[in-house]
Amino acid sequence: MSRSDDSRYLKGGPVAQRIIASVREDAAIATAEGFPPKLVSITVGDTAAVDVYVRNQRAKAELAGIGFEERRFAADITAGELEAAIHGLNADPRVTGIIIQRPVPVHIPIKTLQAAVHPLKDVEGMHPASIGNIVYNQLDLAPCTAAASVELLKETGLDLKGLEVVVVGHSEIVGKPIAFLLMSEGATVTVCHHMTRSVAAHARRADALFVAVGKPRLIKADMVKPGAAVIDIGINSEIGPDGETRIVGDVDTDSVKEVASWITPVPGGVGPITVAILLRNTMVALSRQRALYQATYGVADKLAAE
Ligand SMILES: NC(=O)C1=CN([C@@H]2O[C@H](COP(=O)(O)OP(=O)(O)OC[C@H]3O[C@@H](n4cnc5c(N)ncnc54)[C@H](OP(=O)(O)O)[C@@H]3O)[C@@H](O)[C@H]2O)C=CC1
Ligand SMILES: Nc1nc(=O)c2c([nH]1)NC[C@@H]1CN(c3ccc(C(=O)N[C@@H](CCC(=O)O)C(=O)O)cc3)C=[N+]21
Repeated sequence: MSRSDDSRYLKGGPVAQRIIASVREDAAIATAEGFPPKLVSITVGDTAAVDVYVRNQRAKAELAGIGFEERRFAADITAGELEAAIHGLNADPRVTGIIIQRPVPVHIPIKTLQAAVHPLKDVEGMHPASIGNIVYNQLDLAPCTAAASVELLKETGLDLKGLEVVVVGHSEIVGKPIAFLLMSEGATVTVCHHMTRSVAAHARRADALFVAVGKPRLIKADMVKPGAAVIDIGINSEIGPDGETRIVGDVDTDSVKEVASWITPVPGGVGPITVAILLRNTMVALSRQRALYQATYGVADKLAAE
């Protein structure tokens, strides 16, 4: 890719705007019908690692007409107290979505918290039941970052059927769900992690390379097949040469962009779409809650009317 060829940057902004515009329409209709969407964000302890994400969530939720409330808990809260707080939100009909921001302090088992969120309010798609749906090819509510990354790959127009895809990183929240989503789309997926003998050898075979590790410049130009699509999911803070803090991904963008046909910038790539998908998921969750409400009370309403 020549330096001037900006068209090969897979930018997240326009995709995110498209998604948010559609969410805004859905949210306006639902609100008019008496079901206003409302997202509650839970942060525990030090919030520095999620501040950017939460700030963007609030801003975009406001833009989309979705209520947004932040609940911050002290670092020394017990897992039991947090679970009780989550159960309270589960029981509150005004709350239609719950997101637990990561990381949480080490004494709190994140999986227990994730499982405490009612599956119908699990807008992150991280409850075991939600993850299970992905394995069963029910893809309308998937973990946000994974869905965002796949959405960006689709922007290339590449046919995902039979595409050789390599995913570097296999966390439950990013790498694993990406692999499942891509398998559902018909791609041939290889997943690498810290025990993989040669990440480079796998990465070089990929038509599409997804990187979600958390290590700046892990992926260099000699690890990328010429013409490949590179989706950089990493969001890492580092101090730049000017002494200022900046956000960089996991890919050495300057060198890789000379080899790849498409590359996602950081910032401005996967991040903005992640936020948009969270809001889209909030609407999917709300319609599921409405469907249950209808199934439970609709019959009684009809009988009462007769
Ligand atoms: N853009 C967005 O919206 C989001 C971005 N992120 C960013 O994505 C990155 C990854 O996040 P997350 O998945 O939560 O991180 P985790 O730390 O949970 O997972 C990192 C993964 O990378 C693997 N890994 C570590 N070192 C290597 C290596 N040298 N070679 C190959 N694989 C390696 C680990 O393998 P193992 O488990 O075997 O050690 C693990 O599977 C971070 O930079 C994070 O900030 C995260 C969420 C959203
Ligand atoms: N339960 C949970 N789910 C997550 O998905 C999750 C999390 N916890 N904890 C933190 C990480 C990080 N993350 C980001 C998502 C979007 C941007 C984002 O919007 N970035 C923009 C803006 C950057 C900026 O303003 O500087 C961009 O990349 O262009 C950033 C970071 C989600 N994460």
